Amino acid sequence: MYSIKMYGIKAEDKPYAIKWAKEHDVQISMTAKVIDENTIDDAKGFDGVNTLQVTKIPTDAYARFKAMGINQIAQRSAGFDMYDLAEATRQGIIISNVPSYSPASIAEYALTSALNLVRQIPTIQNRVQAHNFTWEKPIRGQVVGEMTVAVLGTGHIGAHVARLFHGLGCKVLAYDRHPRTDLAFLTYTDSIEAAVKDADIVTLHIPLREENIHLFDAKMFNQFKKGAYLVNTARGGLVDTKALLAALDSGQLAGAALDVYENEGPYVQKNMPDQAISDELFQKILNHDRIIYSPHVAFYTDEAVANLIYGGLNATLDVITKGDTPNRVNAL
Ligand SMILES: NC(=O)c1ccc[n+]([C@@H]2O[C@H](COP(=O)([O-])OP(=O)(O)OC[C@H]3O[C@@H](n4cnc5c(N)ncnc54)[C@H](O)[C@@H]3O)[C@@H](O)[C@H]2O)c1
Repeated sequence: MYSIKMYGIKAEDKPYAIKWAKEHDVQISMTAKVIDENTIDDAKGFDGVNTLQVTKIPTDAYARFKAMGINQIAQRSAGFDMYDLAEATRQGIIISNVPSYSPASIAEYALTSALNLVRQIPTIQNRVQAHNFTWEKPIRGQVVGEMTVAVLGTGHIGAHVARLFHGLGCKVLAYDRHPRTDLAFLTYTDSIEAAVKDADIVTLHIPLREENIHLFDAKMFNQFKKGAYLVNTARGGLVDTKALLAALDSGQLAGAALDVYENEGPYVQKNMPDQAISDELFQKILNHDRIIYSPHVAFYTDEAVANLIYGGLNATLDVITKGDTPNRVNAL
């Protein structure tokens, strides 16, 4: 029977891992610890390893795993920037990720965010909590299905978002460097500017790269249709937060739903009720009555948690039994 060491396991992961292990007749050992200098040797005697971690894999981990007869590390997330891929290749270690674990989770969250913005749900909730049941402005909404939506990036997530808005009846504009041909209802524009100028809702689904940091800056927000809504479930760094706040305050934008923030690192997944927020920009986001903020949870569903576990385990077993995995991210 093959055996797999699973690092970075939370309590919520365990039932899925146990189910997979039974179905595949594989022995698993789970630990909350991630791969570091002190835990590498815990994998001795196992046939493969996987982990979910944001901390760097120690440089000597590749050689040390290889010496134990382990020739892969499967990362149970899409991002794999914590690996030294060149060193892994040199040592003959296959690194894999789980590239698309639940596009529907993020897509449905983006749609939910847009509906919440347009129908003023946070304001309505706040009033109801204060026993204010009036209908005064600004709680009158608009019909989203009659709006034009710009979907920027039509990969796994963006394509699903486009289908959802199309289902509501929206006109869907799109921009992508590599337009797809399977969604006939999409109207591709030649530039991001051309898409945002006619859109009531702009939703971001492109990855963050060096060249598009702060792509959405003051100049870009001025190209938006006046009174548009922005939904960002992609990466915080795509948006110049200062410029966004200014665009909201001037009325150029009507509202924004942000699941990601450019300096979210110190806050996401932390419970800090008694601590002041030292980041002034972040405090402004939290205080703003036309921003809905959430701490990078768009992906976070039962299905995504399960698929990350299954994806990591499948990749590990593929390398053990077949010598490679379709999710390999480094050269052999
Ligand atoms: N909030 C969350 O919980 C969460 C979870 C997963 C992913 N994400 C984000 O969603 C993004 C999209 O994920 P995906 O799985 O759809 O990725 P994907 O690779 O399937 O799609 C990305 C698309 O963007 C296009 N693209 C890349 N750069 C572009 C540019 N500068 N201009 C125009 N188009 C460009 C690509 O051609 C591709 O079609 C990820 O990069 C990640 O940042 C967020």
